[in-house]
Amino acid sequence: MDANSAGTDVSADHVIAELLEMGFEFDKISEAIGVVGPCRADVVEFVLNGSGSAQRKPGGGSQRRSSDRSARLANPRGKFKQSSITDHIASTTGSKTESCGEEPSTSYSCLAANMNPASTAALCFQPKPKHQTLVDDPRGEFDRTDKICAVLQKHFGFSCVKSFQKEALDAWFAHKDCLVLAATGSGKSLCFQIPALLTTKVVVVISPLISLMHDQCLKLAKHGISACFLGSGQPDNRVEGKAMAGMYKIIYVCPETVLRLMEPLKKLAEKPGIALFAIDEVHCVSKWGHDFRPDYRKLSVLRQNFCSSKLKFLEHDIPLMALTATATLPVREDILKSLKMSELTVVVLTSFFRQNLRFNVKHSKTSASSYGKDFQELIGTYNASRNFKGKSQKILHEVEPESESSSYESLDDSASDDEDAIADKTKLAKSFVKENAEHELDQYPGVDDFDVSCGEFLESSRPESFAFPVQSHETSSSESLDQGPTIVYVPTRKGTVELANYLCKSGLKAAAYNAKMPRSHLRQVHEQFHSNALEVVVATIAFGMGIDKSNVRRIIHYGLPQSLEAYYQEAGRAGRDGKLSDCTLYCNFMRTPTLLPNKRSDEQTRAAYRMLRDCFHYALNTSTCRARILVKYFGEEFGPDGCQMCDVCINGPPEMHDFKEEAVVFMNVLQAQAGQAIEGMDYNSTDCYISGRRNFGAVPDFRTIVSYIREKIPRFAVTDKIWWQGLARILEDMGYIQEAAEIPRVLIQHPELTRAGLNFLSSQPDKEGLYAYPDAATLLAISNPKSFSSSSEWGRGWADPEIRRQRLAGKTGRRKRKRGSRRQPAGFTTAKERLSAILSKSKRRK
Ligand SMILES: Nc1ncnc2c1ncn2[C@@H]1O[C@H](COP(=O)(O)OP(=O)(O)OP(=O)(O)O)[C@@H](O)[C@H]1O
Ligand SMILES: [Mg+2]
Repeated sequence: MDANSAGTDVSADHVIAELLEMGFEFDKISEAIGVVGPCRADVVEFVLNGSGSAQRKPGGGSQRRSSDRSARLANPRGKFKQSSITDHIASTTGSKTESCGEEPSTSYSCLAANMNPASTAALCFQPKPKHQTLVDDPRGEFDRTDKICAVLQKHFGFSCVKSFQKEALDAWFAHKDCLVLAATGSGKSLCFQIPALLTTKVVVVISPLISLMHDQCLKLAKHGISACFLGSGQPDNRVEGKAMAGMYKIIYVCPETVLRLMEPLKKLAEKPGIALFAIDEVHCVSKWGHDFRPDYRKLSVLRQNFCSSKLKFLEHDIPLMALTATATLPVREDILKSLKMSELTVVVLTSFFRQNLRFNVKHSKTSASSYGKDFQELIGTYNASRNFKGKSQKILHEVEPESESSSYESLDDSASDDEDAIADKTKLAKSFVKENAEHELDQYPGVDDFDVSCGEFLESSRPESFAFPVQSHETSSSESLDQGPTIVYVPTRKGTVELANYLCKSGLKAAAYNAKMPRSHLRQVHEQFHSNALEVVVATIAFGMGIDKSNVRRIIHYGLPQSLEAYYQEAGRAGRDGKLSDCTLYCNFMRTPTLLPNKRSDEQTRAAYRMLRDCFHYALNTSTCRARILVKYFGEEFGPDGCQMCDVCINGPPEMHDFKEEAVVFMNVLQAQAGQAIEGMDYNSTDCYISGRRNFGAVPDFRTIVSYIREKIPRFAVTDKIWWQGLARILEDMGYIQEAAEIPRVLIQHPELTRAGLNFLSSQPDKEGLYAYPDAATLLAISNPKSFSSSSEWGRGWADPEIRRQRLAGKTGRRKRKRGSRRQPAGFTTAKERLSAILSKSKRRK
């Protein structure tokens, strides 16, 4: 027993902090100290029985006042009750067996504020009034529920584990491998942290990012759990040796380091023992996932090496626990297979649905020219709270965006640097922009890319002396923001700087974050984001996985992410406190997304296009609840009512449209091209608008087909290509057409009819219509028709002498076109004129 538990006086602060950690209420502790003085045993006695052995000591009251702050810091929740303090004293002092003696006077209860409503039901345990201890062998005679409950309460202040956490722990108790699939922010970390507290063995956690490991180690330290992380980001070279000697309860490592440390880990497995290998963010294993990390696949060595057949001193295989919030069915299969997880692996699956997230999609050009329109509301939200009077925040980077289209250059420029400094910075900025133009995207993260505190950040040629904004505003950094912070994800590094500059100039406390920025800056952004000093972080995907900040109110994607997995993972950083939060995606419906990761095989290209395509379809969707699409993507069925919060649920679907006429024409052209016969039908007798067969090349090309239709059928000349793409999506969804190319892209490139399509064509005269909801791009094309815009169409009219004459006459005019003025095909002053020329040409041909 330590001096404290023996009843020796210590400072009131210490006693308060300790008892708060045990779960006592702050008011009761304070009251007790006021009566019996700062002696833990007496305070405990007083709180439990309303009396104490010690007499009231003078000065207790003042000590109580001075200790308020530290006590709250030690346990900000400070409200928990527990049934039997003796259990906790036992565990705190390391005593093997202690009897709690009496029935508890209070019971554990679920703490609603700490529960994520999206997760599955919580299990609340009533602790049993019996002999209880935290012994080294958790599979021993004592009730495991009580042990879990006790460590949970003691270290984390929670009184219940969620049901999925219990399932994962049960699998571990049974020495089984386990795959945990649970929503972002649901509490997966506890599944592998609790085992470390139930044994003297060590838990080894494999994690993809140093920043993530670092965050978790810091948190664990706050909860009184010793942890470290290993790898190139670890500045202290003694830590590895200490970790391999079993001096930390939890060791975080990146996969690369695990592979290097195989032999020391085997020694660790012998003494003091490894309780569990946890593989966090395990979707990184899969090539089909959105964050593929090749080294994750090599982690199969864990299952192969740490089993009782290989290591004779092991009684059981060391269990693997793999965890992720974003794994589709194929990814799950890939995980089990690639990691060679046991056939008896327990799969713990919870709902992916986050009921406090409100999903929205908006059409935008997503360029600097649309910042004003798109961020007006956000700027208003933050500025309203502090009567913003047009004062801009200090810009974090005086990096002028290269883009000519930047619409905010005219805004107040608060730079006060002297000319030389500005020239230097401009030079740097240019090289920065150039550099980033080459590596525009932040690629799938590497372990060292996002280190925010310990080095190994990607080489950066730029100095770390950029000014950092935020402190100049009236609001102090410690003031909590009612609105809660916002993360804006943009696809390019350049975009992070541009948009953050714009927001700063508009008065917001914003910062850019991308993998090429100086380490010190990134560290500051992390710190200020976590301390609520920043309102908005504008980031690439580098602002990463596992960010556990409870009050993020808005996640804005300004541009399409690369997959729905990535989107859901990133959107999942909002509302971890369970409060309503917005997840808004701005997407340019008129532009086909093309951004793909750099280095990739054909197989990966195919997968990347598929993911991008799913994402684009999500954005274009106008008729299905967004939450439904998202959870369905992860294989989960959703109730019939939808979330009742997303833009689709709120606005309802658009009117259905009859696409039959155009669909029949489109499919007829495909059929004519492919020479596909409809059973029992003479092709020439069908009511076909297109006569004769045109040779489009070996595989029909979508663009050529559409141009051909528009050329042949005058009334379709005004139907925009975007509209036809919408029709193709509908026909593809209905299974009437499919992509013929080996690597399907986001938009259909080489459509071909399917059997169902052929059947539809043969039976279409009897069909009343082909009704479907137009998607968002189709609706835009309808409301804003554009005729003949492609270069091929321009070339197509060239054979016509009249058109040729007009175009040649207009050639000089075209050359004289002012920069920035709208491009018009030469020879026609208006689109209408152009269209009528084309239509008359088409008539003459007939
Ligand atoms: N049983 C519990 N009761 C109350 N709160 C809990 C419980 N378990 C975990 N939490 C809280 O939930 C929050 C999210 O936990 P955690 O970071 O482990 O989520 P996660 O599932 O790993 O999310 P991500 O997928 O984003 O990594 C934490 O703040 C944690 O304290
Ligand atoms: Mg996590």
